[in-house]
Amino acid sequence: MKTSIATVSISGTLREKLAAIAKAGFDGIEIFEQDFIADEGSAREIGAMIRDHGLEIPLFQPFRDFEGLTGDLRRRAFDRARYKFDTMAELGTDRILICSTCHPQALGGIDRAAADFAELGEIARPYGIQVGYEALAWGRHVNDHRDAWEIVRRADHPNVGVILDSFHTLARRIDPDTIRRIPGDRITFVQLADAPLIDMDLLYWSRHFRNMPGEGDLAVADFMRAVAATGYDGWISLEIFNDQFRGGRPEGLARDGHRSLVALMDDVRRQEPDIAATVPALPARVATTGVSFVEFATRGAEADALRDLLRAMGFAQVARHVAKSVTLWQQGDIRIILNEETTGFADHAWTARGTGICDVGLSVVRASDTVTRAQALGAELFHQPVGPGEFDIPAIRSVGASVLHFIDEETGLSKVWQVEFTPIDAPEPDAGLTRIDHLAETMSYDEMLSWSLFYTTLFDLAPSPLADVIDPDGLVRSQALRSPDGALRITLNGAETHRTLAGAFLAESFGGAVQHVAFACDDILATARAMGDRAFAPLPMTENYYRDLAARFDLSPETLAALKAHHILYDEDAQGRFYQFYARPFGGGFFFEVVQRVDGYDGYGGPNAPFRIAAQKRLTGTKGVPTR
Ligand SMILES: O=C(O)c1ccc(O)c(O)c1
Ligand SMILES: [Mg+2]
Repeated sequence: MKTSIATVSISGTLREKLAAIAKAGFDGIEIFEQDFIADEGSAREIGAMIRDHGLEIPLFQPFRDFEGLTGDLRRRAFDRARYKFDTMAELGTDRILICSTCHPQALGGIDRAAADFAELGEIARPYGIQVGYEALAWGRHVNDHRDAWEIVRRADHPNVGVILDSFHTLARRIDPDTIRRIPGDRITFVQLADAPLIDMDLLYWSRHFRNMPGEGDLAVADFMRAVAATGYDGWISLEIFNDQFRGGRPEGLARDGHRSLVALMDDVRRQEPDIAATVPALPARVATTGVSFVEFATRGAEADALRDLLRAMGFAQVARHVAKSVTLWQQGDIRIILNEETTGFADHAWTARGTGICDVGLSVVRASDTVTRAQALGAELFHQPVGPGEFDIPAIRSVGASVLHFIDEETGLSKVWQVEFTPIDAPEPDAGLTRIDHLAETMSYDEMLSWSLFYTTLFDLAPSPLADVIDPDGLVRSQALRSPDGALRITLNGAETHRTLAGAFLAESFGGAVQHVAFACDDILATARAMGDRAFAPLPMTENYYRDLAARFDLSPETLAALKAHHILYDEDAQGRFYQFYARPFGGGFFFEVVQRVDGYDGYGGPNAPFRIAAQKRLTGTKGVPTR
């Protein structure tokens, strides 16, 4: 398998794109005509520059409005083709994509098109060029890969094949299994793109909303399985037209693109074990059994405030690190580490962003497999010097400048708490918090697809559809990622402006981070009471909220009164019921939440989010960030 990416897929000048594409690990690029025309170099110089980056040019594209013309128009189309073939020889590429015609004067007819391609194949032959025919979803006469293949079949020329593009097939809801009828050696090239399911004009959808495989809703894996089943073992290339990506960072986009291809081909290999394509074997998507710990970088008065809050929520400081200024707080299965070191990663994190979560530990079956898969997906390993007797726990750099550690039982990493920590306070009766229900991360909306791809390619996490959260000052998009058993849940919140609560946090946290942690409990009233006894101050909700609850749901007056007394929010759906309350935000806008799920409720209290946000803003000022 060789991987490539169309130059249109990422931002920047041609030179910037090349550097980013090469660094991400691609083998080649599809060169888009516009990029080539816009560059000041000659075709020969550009070709040399691309090869200097260690990249091949498997495709030149697009050549438009070729087939079905007559008279002068037809003659000119062939002249244009000869000119392109000459240019391609200088660039050093031997494959061209011809997309199905949209020309108003083009005539239909499969045999007419086949005759045009047979003639073009003869012209291409002495150049050693392969011509590939792609059905655009909006082509005038040909808009289905089955028709494109029939034309190629009838053209019956060794220099003419068919090009398959997942967007054109899947956007028209054509069954990808129809590809299995095409002989693999007649497929010239394969382009991949995903897209969110939106009901809109096909051309507009394609030119503005494509995204990386796995970032959208199309069945790209089924498409690629069908392609691989034909015996095709040629190039696999990303062709992504996306407005957001045009303004993104070339390096991040190229890395995400490569990551999406590696994960996709791994899925294909697992589902179609007999394919000809050579796909590197990697460990499967990692099954997580939950959050082992969250680590705060903190210092001084902020650390004192955080300790007070943790105590009020029923946590006890159970152990101290043998060598570092690091303490372990625990309640139920929840571990919170406060790192007050003045050197190393936590120190950097604190200096840059103040008190916040700089590191998350996930419980996995085998930490080494997790790291192997992460590296294959282009993640960077994270290392810090370890002291004598300390564990070297495998870790990678995660999204938002944070770190992910992997803890397993199998290689004994979960013993770290006994080995590296000395017990201190005997735990007191707690407040009934049992485990971390979810981590909520905030990032810029532009980064949201990238974060989601990071998690869903590495871990066995399924994304929910995007939901809108209405902040009084703008929109926040929210997506939940959930492991099959719900043991790990991460919600991603993409902020579009800095005036939303999430956006203000983003401005403070430089690039996004965990903004809140939700703890689970089994009896929220008992937990609220136990915290009340410890002088915990919940986020106050309004009288209006509880009047509305009474109207919306069939709750007894006693239940309503209890919810109101403890500022507990409520939601229910067809599956079950949901209770939640919040602590007041601190530091740069970070907060804790407490939830109770009853009878299979699987959401996050989405309908309550606007009221929670309004309450937080009332408390802390319009910016949503309390002053330090
Ligand atoms: O949007 C287009 O015109 C266009 C051009 C070339 C392609 O390969 C394609 O998939 C779309
Ligand atoms: Mg295409």
